[in-house]
Amino acid sequence: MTFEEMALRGKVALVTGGAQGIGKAVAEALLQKEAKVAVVDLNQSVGEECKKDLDQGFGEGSSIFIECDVTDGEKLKDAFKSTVNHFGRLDIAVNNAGINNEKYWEKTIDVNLTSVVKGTYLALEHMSKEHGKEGGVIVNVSSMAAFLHSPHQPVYTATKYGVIGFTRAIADAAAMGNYGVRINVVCPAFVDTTLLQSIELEDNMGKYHKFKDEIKQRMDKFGVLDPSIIAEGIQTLITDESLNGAVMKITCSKGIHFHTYEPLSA
Ligand SMILES: NC(=O)C1=CN([C@@H]2O[C@H](COP(=O)(O)OP(=O)(O)OC[C@H]3O[C@@H](n4cnc5c(N)ncnc54)[C@H](O)[C@@H]3O)[C@@H](O)[C@H]2O)C=CC1
Ligand SMILES: CC/C=C\C[C@H](O)/C=C/C=C\C=C\C=C\C(=O)[C@@H](O)C/C=C\CCC(=O)O
Repeated sequence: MTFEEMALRGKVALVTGGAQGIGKAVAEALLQKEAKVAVVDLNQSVGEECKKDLDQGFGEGSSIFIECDVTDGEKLKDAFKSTVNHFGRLDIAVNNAGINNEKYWEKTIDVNLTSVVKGTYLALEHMSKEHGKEGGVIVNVSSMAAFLHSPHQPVYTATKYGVIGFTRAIADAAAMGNYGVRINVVCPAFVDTTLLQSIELEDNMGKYHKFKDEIKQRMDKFGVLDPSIIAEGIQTLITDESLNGAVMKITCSKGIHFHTYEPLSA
């Protein structure tokens, strides 16, 4: 049995946006290592299909699907409670749910940033030693848009910058406060999921829709990743106990690697 299999066997994870794309790949990777997974997602039909797939692949008792809009604070709180009530504990939270919408950009901030903060704080309530719990790991999902900003996605870019800043800061707070919880962030480049198709839609891109060919040129230039490599990176962020406040980048050119920051000058 590998270290990762030992580290994950019997652990309970909650994955937001877990019904498809990167989130579903994360759920499958964790289930492969005999963890238990709560898939939290807005999309009921896709979520129920996902649950059928996971049942077929990993057995009916290994996962649950919870229909939940992460921007609804009470629903998200209930999703965490239902997970703990069902599986008896929570060890891992992956705040993955995200959208790309520059037309209704307030929604993008709500899903991509505000809900990541909410999900982090809710996870801490169920995992942190400050709440009498046993510890755990949180992974928040940012993007390479935070390193190569997209003129066609200004608000999306802002949310992904914000996820990195929040995660690095709360990770330091967790260490200083001896929460027993490690908190890391992953920044994928382009990944072959439904999200990428949003560039074709004026309803998503708004006034930036005219730039869609430029985005496609970037995808051609930088390549498009398979969701499975993002799941591999997130699994590392979960199991490597030396990682807290880590900023993982995943690109076609360099694969899984980490961003390093200049040490704070006096
Ligand atoms: N696809 C890409 O190129 C990249 C994606 N990302 C990030 O990865 C994360 C996952 O995105 P993908 O898997 O690519 O997209 P996706 O669109 O395939 O999956 C996102 C999932 O999140 C769910 N979701 C959306 N809004 C929600 C809400 N309010 N409440 C609950 N669930 C909600 C959707 O129903 C969907 O199942 C996002 O945070 C995205 O910004 C980061 C870098 C690259
Ligand atoms: C419509 C698509 C919406 C979201 C997809 C995703 O979140 C957005 C990604 C935006 C930019 C991706 C940039 C990818 C860059 C690379 O792959 C690198 O190899 C090269 C570029 C810069 C490296 C800079 C650095 O590493 O600091």
